[in-house]
Amino acid sequence: MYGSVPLIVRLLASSVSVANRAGKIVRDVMSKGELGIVEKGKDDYQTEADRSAQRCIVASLAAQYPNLKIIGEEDSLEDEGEVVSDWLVNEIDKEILKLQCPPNLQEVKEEDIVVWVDPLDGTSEYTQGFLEHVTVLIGIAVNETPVAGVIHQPYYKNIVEGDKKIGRTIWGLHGVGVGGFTPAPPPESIVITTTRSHSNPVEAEEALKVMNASKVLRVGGAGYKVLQLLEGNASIYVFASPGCKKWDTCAPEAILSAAGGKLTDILGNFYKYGANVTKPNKTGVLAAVNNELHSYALERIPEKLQETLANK
Ligand SMILES: Nc1ncnc2c1ncn2[C@@H]1O[C@H](COP(=O)(O)O)[C@@H](O)[C@H]1OP(=O)(O)O
Ligand SMILES: [Mg+2]
Ligand SMILES: [Mg+2]
Ligand SMILES: [Mg+2]
Repeated sequence: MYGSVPLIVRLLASSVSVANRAGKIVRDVMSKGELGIVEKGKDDYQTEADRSAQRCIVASLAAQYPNLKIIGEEDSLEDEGEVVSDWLVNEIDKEILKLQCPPNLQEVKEEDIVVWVDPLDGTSEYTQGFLEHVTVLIGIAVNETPVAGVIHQPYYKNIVEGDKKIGRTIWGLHGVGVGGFTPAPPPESIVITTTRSHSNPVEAEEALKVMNASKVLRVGGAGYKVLQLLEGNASIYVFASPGCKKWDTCAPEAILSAAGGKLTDILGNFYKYGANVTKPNKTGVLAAVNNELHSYALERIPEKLQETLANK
């Protein structure tokens, strides 16, 4: 079915449906109240929601697209076999299927794609009750570049046709644009968004000071921070330290760039998202909704800080 629709569009449409299901899993685990927190490392936690949402996403996509390379944050789960049948999603979002695939992506094959999955971005915030910061991220990279992606917000409250609804799904596709929300222009004065739970070392705080910002918005998750840019609440996303990984930035970068923005490291270089790259984004994150704001930020980052991160 839908075989005539180019693969990249089908995969994005499946990712939207799968992310919605994963978001419900995230809510269900929280309402049951048994988070099953495991400490993976310093300031690095995993909950039952991270584990179950990962299983749902990976199993659902692998069943439909068997030759796809899928890399998930929680890949090292020991009991990978345990997937509840109710988690296997084969629905496909009909609205996304209608998108006109840009010519340069029409011939993309499963072998050219790496899907980067962050089943729950903002785990610290999830465990601390900052639920609106939590997102589910599915990023689609073709030949190392993020070209499509989904950011799902399980706790976003909206009213659709008079009814209260929970959750929304933002998508982006290069050459087509973005959807699932209303983009807004950046704020009049510079507003920075940065981490709230992974403390910036002193030299990284320096990167915030030099931006001359009127406000610093400290929120959790890479997905939620990029949404702050897209919705006009912040101008620049600065994280001048290691800690983020490819699954944190792939979907946000795809959507931001589909909207005309830019996400790079602190040196201004793009990350690569091929199957064999190292997972950590060791040289930080610098992102903005347009090239002008990105250049404004990049020019101000102290060279010494760039050197420190590059040599880590
Ligand atoms: N030191 C770190 N250790 C583990 N994950 C990190 C670290 N720093 C950032 N991250 C990941 O990047 C996301 C964005 O970081 P921050 O909110 O600090 O700006 C975090 O939600 C977390 O993703 P996750 O919650 O999926 O583990
Ligand atoms: Mg994590
Ligand atoms: Mg994450
Ligand atoms: Mg995560």
